[in-house]
Amino acid sequence: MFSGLSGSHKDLHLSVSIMLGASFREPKHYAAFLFGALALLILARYRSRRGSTLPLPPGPPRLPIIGNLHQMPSTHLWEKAVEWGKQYGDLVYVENVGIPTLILNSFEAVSELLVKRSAIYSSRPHITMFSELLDLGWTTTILPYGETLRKHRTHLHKFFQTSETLNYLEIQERNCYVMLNGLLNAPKGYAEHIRRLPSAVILRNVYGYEAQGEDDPIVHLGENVVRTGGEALTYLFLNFVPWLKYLPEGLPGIAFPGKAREGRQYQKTFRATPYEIAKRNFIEGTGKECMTSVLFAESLQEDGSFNDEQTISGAAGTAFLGGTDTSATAILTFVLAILKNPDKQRRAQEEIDTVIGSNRLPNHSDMDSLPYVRAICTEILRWEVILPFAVPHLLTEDDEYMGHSIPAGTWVFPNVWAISRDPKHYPDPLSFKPERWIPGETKEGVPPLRPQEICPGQNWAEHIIFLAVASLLATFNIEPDVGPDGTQIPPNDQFIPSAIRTLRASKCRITPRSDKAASLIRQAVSSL
Ligand code: HEM
Repeated sequence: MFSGLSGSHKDLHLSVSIMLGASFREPKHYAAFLFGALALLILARYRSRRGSTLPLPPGPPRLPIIGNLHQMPSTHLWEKAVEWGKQYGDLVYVENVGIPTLILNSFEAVSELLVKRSAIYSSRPHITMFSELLDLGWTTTILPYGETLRKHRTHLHKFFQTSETLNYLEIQERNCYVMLNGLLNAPKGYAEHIRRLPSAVILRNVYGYEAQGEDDPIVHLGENVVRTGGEALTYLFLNFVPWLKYLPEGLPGIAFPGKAREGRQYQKTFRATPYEIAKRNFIEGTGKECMTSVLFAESLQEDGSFNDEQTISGAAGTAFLGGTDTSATAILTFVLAILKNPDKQRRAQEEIDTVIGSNRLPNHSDMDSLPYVRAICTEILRWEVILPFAVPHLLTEDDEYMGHSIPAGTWVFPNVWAISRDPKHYPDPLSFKPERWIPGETKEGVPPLRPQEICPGQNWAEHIIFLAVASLLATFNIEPDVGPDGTQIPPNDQFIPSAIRTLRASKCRITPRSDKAASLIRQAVSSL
């Protein structure tokens, strides 16, 4: 979920140099530094007071007070953790100004600690920028273990894990036709058409809101919250040097206070706007059935007020924030995978032509009869992991594992990036190989694991990714573009390393496979 444990280079440099006392020119600054350092030392000592006699897990050597802060890369920490893993193993322990942090580099460690011992590993750390400065502490992903989180999870499970709920699938199909039609009319803007799909479906599923065309104001608002929330998560040094959060806007070289103000405004408007529309529609009896309308009906009191509105609006808002960028990135990754592996497109199209023919568009009922297309969908999520560090967990009680003690209060990062590229489970891990998921196709057999098992939106996401991928394969050919010199333009494979890795468009050609395919799309859209 993080692009590193530190923020932008400028801000990181500032925080480290402040801690090292390197940039103080006035006595009062030194006094502030000494005071801060003393407090941190006490904090570090307090945190290291552990009951267990076992050693901490291995990790790079730490400096006094700052621990490993100076070794934290400003981005791609998951890759650094793989490097550390070669020296220290599956568990890598680092400390940042007294905050114990454990990175889990293997599936076995994640299954044992985060799954089997979930009772003590399921809380979330408080992240200053996210929860306080952006005021995003209401999102499910950051809630500490407890009653509110339990309610959020119940709401999300009900509306996102059971595929039959509220005709979700029909809403996905309708919006998929809109995406295909957009590609027909303006293929160069393919990334925009793909991005619109999960956003429009979630807004309809959650708030009963029908997104307007390609340029919907609520979709844009939500995208801004995802962007600022994702960026803000890289300002973790605010956790390590808490008093920095009080710095005002406008100081040279310090970007975060301005970003925080901007992001706070986005999230406030985003949380309120679609929610209030849904509530008004419910009260007036004009709304469409959706997640919030069902929850309003369940929580309506005799005096006309609603019970527990914070939980309803929190879970609803999180569904959009957690489900849009992730699902859109998965579909954009599919386009990239096909641009790099044209043989996979051919095989999948053959499967679709044999099973479905060319007289109709694919739909969800084809999921079981298109194993190769489904294998492509699974492989996309493994090949280019979307949340490389997942969402950080917080250990709430002292624990021991493999001869090491892990103190309560440790932040735990599952390194999904490393796990998905572990050759022990995924031979030739850098290759895009849907075949690995099909029984009997590889000599090693199907890997025992599937990525993304622990997300409440997994079932919903699997459905929308399948529908988009199968529909794109059935109706379009995706090919690299050719430059003026006649050579193929390489696709853009540079993911933006934020909390959720995202991908911009490649220069490519997306053309209808036939006139019939184009007319199927036009017919489907005209019947909406
Ligand atoms: C391709 C799409 C998606 C990917 C790759 C993905 C990935 C993940 C991952 C890795 C986690 C962290 C699990 C953990 O370590 O605790 C997570 C959590 C979460 N995801 Fe997703 N997700 C996707 C789609 C969705 C959708 C559609 C929703 C909408 C409901 C959603 C909502 C959430 C929430 C609320 C959490 C936090 C769960 C909790 O704390 O109980 N995600 N997701």
